[in-house]
Amino acid sequence: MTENPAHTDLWPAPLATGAVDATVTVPGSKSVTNRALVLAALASEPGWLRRPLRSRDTLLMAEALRAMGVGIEETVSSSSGDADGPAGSGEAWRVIPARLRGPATVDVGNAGTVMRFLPPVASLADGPIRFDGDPRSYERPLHGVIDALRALGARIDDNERGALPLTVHGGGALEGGTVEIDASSSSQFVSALLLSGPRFNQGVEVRHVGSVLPSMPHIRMTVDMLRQAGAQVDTPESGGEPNVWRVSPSALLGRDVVIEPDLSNAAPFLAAALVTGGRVTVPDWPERTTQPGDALREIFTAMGGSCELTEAGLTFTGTGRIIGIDADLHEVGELTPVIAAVAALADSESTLRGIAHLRLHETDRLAALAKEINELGGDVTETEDGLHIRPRPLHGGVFHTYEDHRLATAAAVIGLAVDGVQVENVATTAKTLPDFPELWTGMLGTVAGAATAPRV
Ligand SMILES: O=C(O)C1=C[C@@H](OP(=O)(O)O)[C@@H](O)[C@H](O)C1
Ligand SMILES: C=C(OP(=O)(O)O)C(=O)O
Repeated sequence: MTENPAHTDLWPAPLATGAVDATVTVPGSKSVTNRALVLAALASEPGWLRRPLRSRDTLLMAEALRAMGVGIEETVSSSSGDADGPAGSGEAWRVIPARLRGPATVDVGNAGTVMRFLPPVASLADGPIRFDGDPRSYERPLHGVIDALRALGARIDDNERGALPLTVHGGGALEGGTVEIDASSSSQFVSALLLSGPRFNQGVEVRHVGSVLPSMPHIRMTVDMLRQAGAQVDTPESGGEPNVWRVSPSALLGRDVVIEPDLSNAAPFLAAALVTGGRVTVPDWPERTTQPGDALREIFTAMGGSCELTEAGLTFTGTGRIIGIDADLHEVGELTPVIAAVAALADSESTLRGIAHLRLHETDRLAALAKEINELGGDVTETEDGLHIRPRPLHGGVFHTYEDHRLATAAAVIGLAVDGVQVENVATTAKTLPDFPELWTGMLGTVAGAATAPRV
C-alpha cells in the first residue's frame, strides 16, 4: 500500500521578472478520464479514450479496473490511425470490458474518484474486492456510498468509521432501486451511484436529502457522459424533482472519447497571466463543457483580467492589477487553492464562501491555505464555510503542501510574485499533473529575464 513518506524536498518556485507570454498545453481532465474509464469498463463492447490524463489518480483507476478483469491497453497512435486504432494522433487507451471478478485488491491512493466510483462497480463483480489507500483516504467521507450500496442490496465489510479500508463482496449483480443519501460532504457520492446505475437490475434513483450539495458541475459531467454512453438519465434540470436523479437499467455503448484538457489544472497558468500582467493561451479549451474550471473565465475576469476564446484556445490577459473578490465557490471548490493564492496578492480583500467541504479534501484545504499563506506574512482567517483573505506584503519561506497537488500549484503562483518561496514536495502534483514543474518553467522561459529564486 502507498506509504506516506516524510517529504523534505524543496522546490524553489521561480520568480517572474516580467510579464508571461506563453501557450501552455494542459493535459487531460482527471474527472473526465476517470468517468470515461468506468463507463468504458461497464460497456458491452470495447471503447477508446483518446488523450487520457496519465497521472497518479487515473493510473490507480486503470489498475483497479484491470484487477477486476477489465482489459486496458495503452497505445500511441499515428496521425492517420489504423484499422484497429482510433483516428487522430497521440496517446490512446483501449478498454475491453469483461465479466468483473474478485478476489481483487484496489489501491485508491488518495483519489476521491477511485474510492467513491469503484465500490458500486465492485458490487457487480463476482467475488470480494478489497479497497485500501493512503492514510488520508481513511479520513475522507465514504459513508454515503457504503450506506446506499447496502440499501440497494450489496454486502460490504467496513469498520465502525464507515470508511476505508473495506471489502465489497460482489454477488455478480445488484438489485438497485431508490435510495436516499446525504451528499453534502461530497458530490462524488451521487456521481458514484449514477455511473454504475445502468448496470443495476432496476437502475437507480438517487435522492439527495442533505442541506447543501457541492460541485454541481461534476454531477452534470456524470449525467452528460452517461447520456453520451447511451444511458437514460432523468435529472432535476430535465423536469424531474429537485435533488433527484434517476438512471434506467440499460446496456452502455463502447465509445471513442476524446478527453478535454483539465480546466482546473489550467488555473495556475491563467493565474500567472493575472499575477504578472501577461498573457497565457490554453489550446483546446472547449466551447461547451461541464468542467468547473470553465468558471475561471468569469472569476479571473472579476479579479482584473480579460479573456478571449478563439481557434487558438482560451487566451487570458492580465493588466498587472489584481482585485479581491467575494465569491461563493461551492460549485467549483477545487479551484479554491489557486484563487486564494491570487487573492493573497490582490490590492483588496477577498471572501471565499460555500466551501466548508474542502476540509475533507486531500488535506484540510482551508486550514492549510490559512496557515501557509500566513507563514509567508499573510493575513488569512478561516470562516465557518470558507476563507477571508486580507492581502499583505509577503516574504519567502517554505510552503508546506500536505500531499495536496492543488496546494503545490497555489504555492507556485505566490512564488511568481514573492522572492524565495520554496514548495515542499512539488512532486505531489503527480496526482493530476505530473509534468507541472516542467510546464511551469516552460511557461516562464518566455518571460524576458526570468529568474529563479535562489536555493536556500
Ligand atoms: O467528481 C469529480 O470528479 C470531482 C468532484 C468534486 O468532489 P467534491 O464534490 O467531493 O468536492 C471535486 O472537488 C473533485 O476534485 C472531483
Ligand atoms: C478534491 C480533489 O480530488 P479528489 O478527486 O481526490 O476528490 C481535487 O482534485 O481537488
